[in-house]
Amino acid sequence: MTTTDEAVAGYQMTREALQNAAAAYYGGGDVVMSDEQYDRLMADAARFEAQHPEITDPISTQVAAGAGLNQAESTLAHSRPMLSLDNVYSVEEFQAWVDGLAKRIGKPVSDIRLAVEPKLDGLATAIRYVNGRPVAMLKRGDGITGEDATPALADITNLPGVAGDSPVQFRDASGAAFFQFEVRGEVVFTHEDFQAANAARELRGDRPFTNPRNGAAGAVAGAATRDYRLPLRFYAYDVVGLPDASHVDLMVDLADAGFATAASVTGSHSQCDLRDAISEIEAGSPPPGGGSVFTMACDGMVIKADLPSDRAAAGAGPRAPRWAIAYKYPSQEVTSTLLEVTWAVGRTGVIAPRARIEPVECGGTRVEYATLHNPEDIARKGFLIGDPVLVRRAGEVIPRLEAPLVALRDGTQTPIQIPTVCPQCGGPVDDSGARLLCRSGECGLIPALTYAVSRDALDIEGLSVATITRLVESEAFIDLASIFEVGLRPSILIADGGVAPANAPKIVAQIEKAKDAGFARVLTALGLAGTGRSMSRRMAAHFGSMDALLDASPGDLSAVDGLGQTKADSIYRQLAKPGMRNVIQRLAAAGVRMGEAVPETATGASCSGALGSGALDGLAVCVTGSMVGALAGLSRNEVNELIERHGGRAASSVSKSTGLLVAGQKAGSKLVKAESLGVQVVSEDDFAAMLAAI
Ligand SMILES: NC(=O)c1ccc[n+]([C@@H]2O[C@H](COP(=O)([O-])OP(=O)(O)OC[C@H]3O[C@@H](n4cnc5c(N)ncnc54)[C@H](O)[C@@H]3O)[C@@H](O)[C@H]2O)c1
Ligand SMILES: [Zn+2]
Repeated sequence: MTTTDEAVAGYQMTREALQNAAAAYYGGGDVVMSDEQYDRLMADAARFEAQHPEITDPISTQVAAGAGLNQAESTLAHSRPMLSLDNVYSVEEFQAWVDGLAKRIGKPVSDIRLAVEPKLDGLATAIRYVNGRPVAMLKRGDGITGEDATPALADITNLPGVAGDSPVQFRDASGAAFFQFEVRGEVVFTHEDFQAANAARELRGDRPFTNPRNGAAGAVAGAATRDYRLPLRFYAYDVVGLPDASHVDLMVDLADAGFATAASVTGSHSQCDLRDAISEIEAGSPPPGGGSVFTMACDGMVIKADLPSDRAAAGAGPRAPRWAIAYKYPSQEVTSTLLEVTWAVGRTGVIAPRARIEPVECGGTRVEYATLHNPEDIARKGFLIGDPVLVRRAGEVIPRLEAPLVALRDGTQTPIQIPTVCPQCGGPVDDSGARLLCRSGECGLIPALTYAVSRDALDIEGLSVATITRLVESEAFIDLASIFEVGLRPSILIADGGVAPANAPKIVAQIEKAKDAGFARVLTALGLAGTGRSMSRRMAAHFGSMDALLDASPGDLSAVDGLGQTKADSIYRQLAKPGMRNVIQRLAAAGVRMGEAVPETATGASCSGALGSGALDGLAVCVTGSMVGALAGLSRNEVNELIERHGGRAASSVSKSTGLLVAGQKAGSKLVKAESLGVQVVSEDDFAAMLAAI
């Protein structure tokens, strides 16, 4: 092959790679490369195309370059071309762009009015209004023709003029009304909605979205075939069909008409001091007025000529207008290779994975390690050792492994080994929750005792983690029973500086009181793997005493509501261990009562009368949000106890089998999930009233 042939072949490969990446990017599929890689490849293509004018369909000048139109979708012609934006990445590049703009318009830079707003990272769409009501939605497509995305209108939660609202109308200076127009903007997931959307997807067995941007594209693409709704929002940044006005005025009119606007996110939309805005971006902080309002992904700022006359004078190229520019944040997303996953035991007994990756620059620093959330995440996203991976830093110090780039696998990848024993002490691993825990041996003792004395278990005030740590280190506390053996002797507590002398009597009194905490709480404090507070309560209620529990066969155990045979077997084995028997014997000898489930009094006055009634018989009840009304002051565990005393089952998550969701203040994803599943939802006060009424 000649050099030219090689160059042409290289260009063809670049084009193909860009096309594949763009198809995934705009279609909401799996991300195949980082934005930076994409932009680099695009720059290569643009260079080649500049030297080869015989290329009639240059990819670098295409809107949504490389994506083309998805033939599978029906299309509609745009009312006015829907373009992309040109990018700059530095103050110098931005300055050069402003100078060029001034030259085109024929005005000095200082006379050009500019508007600045955040660049929302979602999916560009145009929403058509007829008679003041949204009737159609289009994606950008090739800029001239757009894909019809109307089914996704039903997912957008913040559009004005929908059924039930009054129609949207605009008036010009003479008072003439406009009911027909097209609003353009970005469809996004806020960070919170994104979590809720992924929860809803997992519930239905659909794969969670990789990130909010990709999710917004995926949610829009899948709206027609999905039989449940996802919470999208629309932020406007342009409107077609209204009389010309300055950009800032149009944004104000849109906001007045009830649209969320890109500008309203910053709360600052005109005449911003660009240098301030840009230096804040450089410093990595949110743009002017941004602050904590930044509830959604934002990948830079957009700077636009404000006056319609200036915009007309600047004109547009085939791909992007010349009167606007995107000032993009330095890339916080890079690709690397997953080399190894190591597991470390934290002070709380959590065994957490950490990923070692091929060193790479990300957001200005060299990155060698990344966090992986938990083993469930590893399985859900399907990471393998040797995988090309997307690494993302979004505000946090240590970047996160975002997703494996499945398409780039070469067959050498191997599974990640999830530890079955504690990497520090070799003890058993508790994998009953989302995170792996070591509760045994040296590394488990401090968390195990901290859990045992917590408010939901023995409720011993004064034994903080720090105090427990000192008492474990001085070997005063060697297991749960020793709390009641040496804890009642102030001299031992004080020895070696474990407890301040002034605090010792109070702690002794608390430990004395805990002897009467009741069988269920003692069982909770034992921390059997696979049991939590509510299972301990159920077991206590079922067997009535520790003696009866210790006599139970695996079959007897499996008769407890919610205990499958596997868990029953595991609990049986744990209870049969000599170490466990020894602790239980010593607890009894120290005067800890485990005779029978002591009925506990309800803390909530309005509900205490209903003790033991079966109002919630068999109903799975989940509680979410904070209790600020009739149940204020009750811990989540106390609310769960209340549920169980009324014959219900306290559930920690919402599923199809949930009977009731009690939604407190700031209820979030569980509420969304319950609503999407048609689970009955009651307020905290209504729930309290429900129980009190029986
Ligand atoms: N990783 C990949 O595989 C891959 C593939 C294709 C594209 N990309 C990325 O996408 C970029 C190109 O995408 P693009 O054409 O959508 O351009 P873009 O996202 O860089 O910028 C243009 C878009 O910004 C949006 N926008 C957000 N806020 C706005 C505001 N306030 N005012 C006006 N517009 C606003 C609009 O939707 C507009 O279309 C590439 O540079 C690359 O970084 C990545
Ligand atoms: Zn351990």
